[in-house]
Amino acid sequence: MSKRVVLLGPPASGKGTQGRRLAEELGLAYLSTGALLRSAVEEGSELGKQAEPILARGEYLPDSLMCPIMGEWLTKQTGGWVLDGFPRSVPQADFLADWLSKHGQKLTAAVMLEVPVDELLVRIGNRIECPECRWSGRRQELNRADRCPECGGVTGPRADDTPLNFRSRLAEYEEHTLPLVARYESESLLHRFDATTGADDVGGRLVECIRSLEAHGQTA
Ligand SMILES: Nc1ncnc2c1ncn2[C@@H]1O[C@H](COP(=O)(O)OP(=O)(O)O)[C@@H](O)[C@H]1O
Repeated sequence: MSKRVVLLGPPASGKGTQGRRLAEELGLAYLSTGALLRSAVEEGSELGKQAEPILARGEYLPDSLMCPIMGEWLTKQTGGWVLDGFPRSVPQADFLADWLSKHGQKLTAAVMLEVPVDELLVRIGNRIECPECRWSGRRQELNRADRCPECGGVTGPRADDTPLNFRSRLAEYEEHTLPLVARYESESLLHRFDATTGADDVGGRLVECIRSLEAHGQTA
């Protein structure tokens, strides 16, 4: 059965690292909406032109822009997936619920990665991304030549990973995304994870949890 998982958590809580790993281990598609938008900005596409000033301010893009992009991506999928960065607001969660119901599909789980703010700030200062393949991780994970461990590209910090931009993204998260935690909890879909214990430990627990959901027939 196909598993469909959404990841919730503040900026730098590890959604990218854990999302990619979960998708790889369980054979699912993976989408980071943030990475998709940063690629659009670098390509200078219409979407990128609209997104650039919004990303620079650390704000969320309008739901009216994000929902059609997601609809297009979801339509192309033939199996399960892990979404990192969608839904990020109640209207986006409504859109996803409607889309799934229209297509006879169900969400398997909403995963909440919990990390305290002071730890998030440390991670923001240490985070780098590869503009070629969108690998994201910590400086310590780079190979000897300081190149991307996945594709060998030249990595660097994300333009939005400044303390000021982080505060703005955190405020957006608290206002628009946190309400989804209660919503998914009330739908018995929420799984909370202490995401401070190291990437391998968090990843191991997460994969085991999502696998066990399938084993117990809770997916559709
Ligand atoms: N679903 C979404 N709705 C609105 N804006 C989004 C969405 N997904 C990504 N973005 C934009 O992309 C930015 C970067 O997202 P992301 O890479 O997930 O970083 P982080 O989780 O560290 O904030 C967000 O701050 C926001 O501006």
